[in-house]
Amino acid sequence: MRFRKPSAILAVSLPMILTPPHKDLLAQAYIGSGKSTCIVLGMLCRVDPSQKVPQALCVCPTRELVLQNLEVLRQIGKLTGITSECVVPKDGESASKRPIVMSQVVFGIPGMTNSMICAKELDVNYLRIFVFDDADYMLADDEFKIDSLQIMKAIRGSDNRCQVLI
Ligand SMILES: Nc1ncnc2c1ncn2[C@@H]1O[C@H](COP(=O)(O)OP(=O)(O)OP(=O)(O)O)[C@@H](O)[C@H]1O
Repeated sequence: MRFRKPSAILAVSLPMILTPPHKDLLAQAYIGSGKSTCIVLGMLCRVDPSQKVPQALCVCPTRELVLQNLEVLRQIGKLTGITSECVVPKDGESASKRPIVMSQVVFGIPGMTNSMICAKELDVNYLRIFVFDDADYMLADDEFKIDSLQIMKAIRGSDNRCQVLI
């Protein structure tokens, strides 16, 4: 991918994301400044490859952004063996018909992600890192906001400590 040096957002945020005790982080940067790269590297680094359960979840406002982030993760992480998938609605499919998510990194839109958590098809109990991509956009939309807050509640109610990036 010809990355020679980290972008400003990556140089500042990645050490904060990866350094114990893995505090929550709120970061803001311009379009094209390397936010997706930072999110993806943060998630890949926090996953334990030996644990075959969802450990990193990223919620994005649009299907396009979900697919774009998934593609970046697959490019950067292709030699890691870390598994990934997206949860976006497909034609004629309901959340309750989907198989249980087993991938280690998961990307989704708020509605489908929340439905899958409620249907116990996406287990949040082993999540180490949760990312709200474009959170300002999601929290400005009533429907996205309700789903996003329910996802957050489920994660906060789980057994383990999960780092949150906004
Ligand atoms: N350190 C880097 N060196 C070179 N290219 C980089 C670096 N970081 C990111 N890029 C490239 O810059 C482009 C934008 O990066 P990225 O998608 O991570 O930014 P973004 O802030 O998430 O953008 P957007 O807001 O449009 O989603 C991509 O093509 C990416 O491969």
